[in-house]
Amino acid sequence: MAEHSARHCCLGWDFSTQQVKVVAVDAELNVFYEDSVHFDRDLPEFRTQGGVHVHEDGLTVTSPVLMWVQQHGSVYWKAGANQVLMSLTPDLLLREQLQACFSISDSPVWMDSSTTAQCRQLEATVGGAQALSSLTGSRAYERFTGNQIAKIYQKNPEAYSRTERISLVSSFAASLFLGSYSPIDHSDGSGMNLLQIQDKVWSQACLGACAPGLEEKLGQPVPSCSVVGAISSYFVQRYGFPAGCKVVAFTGDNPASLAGMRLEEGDIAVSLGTSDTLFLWLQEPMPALEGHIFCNPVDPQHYMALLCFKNGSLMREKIRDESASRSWSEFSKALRSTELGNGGNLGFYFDVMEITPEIIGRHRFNAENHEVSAFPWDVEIRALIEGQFMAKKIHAEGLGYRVMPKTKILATGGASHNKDILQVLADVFGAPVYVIDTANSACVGSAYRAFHGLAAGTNMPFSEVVKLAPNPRLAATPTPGAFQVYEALLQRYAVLEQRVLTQTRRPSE
Ligand SMILES: Nc1ncnc2c1ncn2[C@@H]1O[C@H](COP(=O)(O)OP(=O)(O)O)[C@@H](O)[C@H]1O
Ligand SMILES: O=C(CO)[C@@H](O)[C@H](O)COP(=O)(O)O
Repeated sequence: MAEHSARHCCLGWDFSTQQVKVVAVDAELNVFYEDSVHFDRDLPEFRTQGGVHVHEDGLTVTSPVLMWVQQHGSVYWKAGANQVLMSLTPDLLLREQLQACFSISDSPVWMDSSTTAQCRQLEATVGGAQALSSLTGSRAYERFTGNQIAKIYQKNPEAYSRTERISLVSSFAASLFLGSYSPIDHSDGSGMNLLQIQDKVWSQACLGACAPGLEEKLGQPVPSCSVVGAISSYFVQRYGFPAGCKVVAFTGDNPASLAGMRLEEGDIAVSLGTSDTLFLWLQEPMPALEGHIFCNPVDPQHYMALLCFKNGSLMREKIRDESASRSWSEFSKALRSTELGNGGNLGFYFDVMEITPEIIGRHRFNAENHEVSAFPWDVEIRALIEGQFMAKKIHAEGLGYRVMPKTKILATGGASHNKDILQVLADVFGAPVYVIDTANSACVGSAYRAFHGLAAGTNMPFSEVVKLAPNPRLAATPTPGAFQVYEALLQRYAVLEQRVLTQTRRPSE
């Protein structure tokens, strides 16, 4: 570290599901340091699996707030906590000093799907699912913070009334660095079912439908490139941060990844982390009943579209463990030795209730569309990966997205290290796949956003700030003939998805 100590840099942080990651980016936009703390491995005392605790109902999913954490989780600060944050002593760990600062110790995270009742209430209050989507960018989603807050208020009104501030994980993490409450930024704030994405103010109707006195507990949202203040003296005295170091508003992992991949209009980004997400840059928002529209994190006039798939890397790991002796190289071998289109076999693998679409369970179909109970091990692996990417293409097209001759797919996240998985992505989408040098695009994007925030007073556009950044590298091109194979298979997948959806609908629906 000594040789880096005098280097002017921005740090980008990613508080994700399974770990906290950091990168340091210098003024020439080179990443010169990366590190991470993996919750299961490095903090075993919290006894998490994949970074979370799944409760007995199978729907409630939380993380210990003292450990933590990542986007679409919420943090409930107890009355008096800001005072504690402002007077932290550098002699003690944050964990020791913040123990008594939270009114809820197990914070709901993005994997939680236990707030269906609150979702229906919110939609009913504002005139239906499409009305809510037009206002906030999304119909009601279980993991979105407004619905999570409504559940906490209904189930635990005392804890709610003891709460003086509610943060997202992003603004919570910024608050730690700031030494006082940091505001929520417009882009991550769009994932709450509470923010009017056009006017960028809280919706009074939505706030009122979720819980009383909520506006005061949330504070006013700010543009994503705002400098929210100077670093807390705690980090200066304990960890040697320079006193002049500024904190730029933290945002969600997907908006940060959009910045890290320097997405351009027409491109499509696919993040293969704990969750799989897909996002696009949009000029005109067209909120619908599926997917989300967020305020754009680097251009306040524009938007981004986002789809989130819950059964991402953890599902791939399960099938790897069951069918490929816990080895990614065996897993890859299966992808290389099976044919494109998998002989017509296809499958749906949703061990936890999926978000897009709302299906649970494993469902396998042979070439005659008959449901079968098992596939040979290598067919199973190809069915999983082809199915995951076919779902992404079909649902992206549902948002109005079309692959154009110039389309690039930008892949990121842990599984983007696997070139055989990227080959299937290129084949299913019929477009070339590019990667950036680090799979940590959310971290890198956060550091780029910090440079943008520092330059914001000069009105410099984000594209100008990051023009020196390294270009993405080509990782896979579509195999000749892939288009014809998947054209037919995609149609079958869409029909079978509808069939499974109808057969497995939740009883309450
Ligand atoms: N070679 C590989 N092939 C497929 N998946 C991989 C490979 N290496 C890592 N992964 C997956 O990457 C995941 C972590 O991705 P990451 O983007 O770091 O997640 P998060 O940011 O949500 O913590 C792991 O759960 C693992 O399944
Ligand atoms: O909820 C969403 C997006 O809406 C997820 O993308 C989470 O933000 C999880 O992030 P990772 O841990 O997979 O990076």
